[in-house]
Parts: sequence; structure tokens; C-alpha cells
Amino acid sequence: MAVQISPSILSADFARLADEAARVENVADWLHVDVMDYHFVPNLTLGLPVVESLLKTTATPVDCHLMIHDPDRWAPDYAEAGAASVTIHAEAAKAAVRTLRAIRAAGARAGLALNPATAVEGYEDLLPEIDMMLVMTVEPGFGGQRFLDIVLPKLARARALIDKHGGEVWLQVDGGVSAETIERCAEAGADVFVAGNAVYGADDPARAVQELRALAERATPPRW
Ligand SMILES: O=C(CO)[C@H](O)[C@H](O)COP(=O)(O)O
Repeated sequence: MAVQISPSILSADFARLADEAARVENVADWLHVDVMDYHFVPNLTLGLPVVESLLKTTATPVDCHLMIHDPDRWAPDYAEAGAASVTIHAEAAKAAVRTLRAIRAAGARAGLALNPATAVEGYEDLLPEIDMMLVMTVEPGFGGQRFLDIVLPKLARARALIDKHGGEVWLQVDGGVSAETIERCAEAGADVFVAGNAVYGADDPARAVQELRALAERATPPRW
């Protein structure tokens, strides 16, 4: 699987989202949109109406990460709106299988996110239901946090479980991903890299995406 970079608009200027999306168009593989509801995480960002507007302004596939209390209620709506990927949190979903199937039925890729303290082993049986696993390397809620390297062994275990399963499940990493940390994530087996501050905090976000991609490609084990 080729390395994919997903800039997080959490670190972008929310008053100029269309322009901010355009700064990485044709360079980034995805646009990562963090939906936070002030219940599942202690921060509030944006919801479905903003995502619907953003979808009209960008050609980059949108990767919605739902950090919300009730993903079972809302996740299918994001897929129906046109998000190409919708990720729900294992800690929040009460009907994960039904919700993941509803995301797929609406035409989007279905993702399952795990907080730093959530064990991947408890979710092995859900691998046939997902297109991507997201391993958080910060506590979700805010951009610009310090990368939690204690999560790297879990990332490697997730890679091993995915390889054992044998399906086409991508492994995404999110939180503190930067030029200093991305190589360790790639070595542990991640193939989709979310970066907020490292992209939108840079003078030239498109160049930052290219540099992150080059670092990840160089560090990706040859088996891909
Ligand atoms: O999900 C998130 C926070 O909960 C963000 O996607 C993530 O933190 C990106 O920001 P940065 O790369 O600056 O850490």
C-alpha cells in the first residue's frame, strides 16, 4: 500500500476552510476533518453542515474522524453527504457493527478509531467490517499535542493483526505526526498519516505534505 497523507484541518484557519483545503489539493491524498462535539472530547469543532459545504469546495477526498458521543446516530449522515471515509470511535459506538455497515452501505470507507489506552486485541473480530483502523497517538481533542510514543507497540500489533487478517485494511495514525515522528509510525506499520500542525503550521503546507510523504516512504518496510 502506498503511503497516504491526510492533512488535518483542525490546525487550519476555520474562517477560510475552502482556501485552506485548496492549499493541499493535488498534493494530499485526503483532507482529514475532525468532528468534535464537546461530549466525547473536551473540544468543539464543526458538524455536518460545515462538512457538506466543504465537500462542495474541494476535490480532495474527505476523511471524517468523528470524535462524538453518538456516532451510531450521525456517522451514516456523513457518508451520505459524500465523505469518502468516515471513522467512528470504538469507545463511543454502542452498535459498531451496524454503524460500520451503514457507512459502507452509504458508499464510504468505514474506519474504527482507538484511543491511546484502548487495546487493539479487543477489536480483531471487527476487521472484516472496516476499511481502516485509526490508532490515536494523542488523547483525542486537540491538535498540536506531543506524540505518545508508548502507543507505537500497539501500532505494530495492529499491523500484525491486519496482516494476519489478510484483508485490505489501512492503518492510520493521528496525533503529533511530524517530520520527527512519522518515520517511527511508518516503521511500526502505519500507511495513512494524519498531520495537523506539521502541515498547516508550516509556511508551505503543500511542501510539508511532500516532505512527510518522502520521510514515510523511506521508512516504510520493504514488504509493501
Ligand atoms: O484527531 C485529532 C486530535 O484529536 C487531530 O487530527 C490531530 O491531533 C492532528 O493534529 P496534530 O497533527 O497537530 O497533532
